[in-house]
Amino acid sequence: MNIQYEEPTLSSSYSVVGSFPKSFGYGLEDQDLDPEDSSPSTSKPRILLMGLRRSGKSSIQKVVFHKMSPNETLFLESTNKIYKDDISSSSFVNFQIWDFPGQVDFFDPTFDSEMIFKGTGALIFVIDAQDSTLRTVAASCRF
Ligand SMILES: Nc1nc2c(ncn2[C@@H]2O[C@H](COP(=O)(O)OP(=O)(O)OP(=O)(O)O)[C@@H](O)[C@H]2O)c(=O)[nH]1
Repeated sequence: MNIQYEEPTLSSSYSVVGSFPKSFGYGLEDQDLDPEDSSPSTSKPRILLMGLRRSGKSSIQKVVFHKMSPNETLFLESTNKIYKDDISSSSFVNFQIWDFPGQVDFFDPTFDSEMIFKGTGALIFVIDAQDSTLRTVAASCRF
């Protein structure tokens, strides 16, 4: 019997949790490598923004660090790969914010947890307080 395996298309992978293409930027990219030495230039302090889709990660990043008006965040597109932003307004303020796509699959073979979490100074997990599903879960956790 001839069994054929069909590669999932990009569009279908968006709808399935746990199936993300490599283009999400889970691994080390060329621009992360400093030509002067072989260690990643991303060794500056790093803050990770994680959380469910549409929880407000990119809005926080744009409003806090790019002076975007909160109203304008209504028109932000969904993040489809890790967005790395250098914040360096002075020698004292010099770090990176990594804005993750809404649903990260930590078990994806291309997810380089060593590279992502090593050297991370803080992880901010954003929760939408208006998410009714989360409210139900929180309520059921009360004793
Ligand atoms: N009501 C309300 N809406 C918000 C708030 N913050 C963000 N939003 C809206 O929520 C939507 C999603 O915001 P994003 O910042 O794109 O969310 P995200 O977590 O980056 O989403 P993904 O990129 O899909 O993971 C946008 O339409 C925002 O305008 C908030 O504090 N209150």
